[in-house]
Amino acid sequence: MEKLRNLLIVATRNEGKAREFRHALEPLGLEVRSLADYPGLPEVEETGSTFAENARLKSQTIAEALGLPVLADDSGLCVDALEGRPGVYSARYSGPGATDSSNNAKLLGELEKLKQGEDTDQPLLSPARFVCALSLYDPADASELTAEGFVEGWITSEPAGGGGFGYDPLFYLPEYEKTMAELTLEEKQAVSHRGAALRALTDKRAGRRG
Ligand SMILES: O=c1[nH]c(=O)c2ncn([C@@H]3O[C@H](COP(=O)(O)OP(=O)(O)OP(=O)(O)O)[C@@H](O)[C@H]3O)c2[nH]1
Ligand SMILES: [Mg+2]
Repeated sequence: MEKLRNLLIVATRNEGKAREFRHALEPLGLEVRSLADYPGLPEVEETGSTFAENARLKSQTIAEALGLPVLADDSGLCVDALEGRPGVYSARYSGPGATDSSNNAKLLGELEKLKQGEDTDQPLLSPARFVCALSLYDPADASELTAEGFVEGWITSEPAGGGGFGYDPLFYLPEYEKTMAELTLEEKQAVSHRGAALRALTDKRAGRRG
């Protein structure tokens, strides 16, 4: 029983997210498992129009399949010059079979199209924000705990850094003078949308327990 109490299942197939959840939650005594540890579970279609809806679709579907509480993360990048795109489509921005590198290439291509004709070497192309919605669903009483976090930055035409995942090499943080991919896991957790959402969720959970 003790083992089950300390287990947290995160409904993600994204190894970059799983690594960040492990880094944040293992020091709190939680053993984090991802969908890589549960092969054969249903593929969840992300049909929601908001991050929060998609997070709930993932947490509830997997929690009901396993009969255990499950945490899910739906997140993405919203770029001002692209009117908030790719948003909830961040993982599949460059179409079927999208990879981090094809998504990054598409993002830079779209932003460079907008800049055509402008005579500037300015690498910072547009303000942008990362958003993360978390949903912790408990099938025992059909309850959901939610939290959101975000971080503001700029899309740069000069990718840098080998850490993180996704769009991190293109996401420039002026206060650090670095991209998100140049931060350590520790630093990313302190500044990121996922770190902020996790802190908000942990606070809410502590409040609910009284
Ligand atoms: O540079 C990044 N640093 C981040 O910290 C980050 N967080 C989210 N993203 C992007 O947004 C998509 C999420 O889509 P998403 O929430 O559907 O996740 P996913 O499909 O990758 O895995 P899953 O959790 O659904 O299984 C991801 O694939 C990435 O492209 C990030 N990019
Ligand atoms: Mg997804």
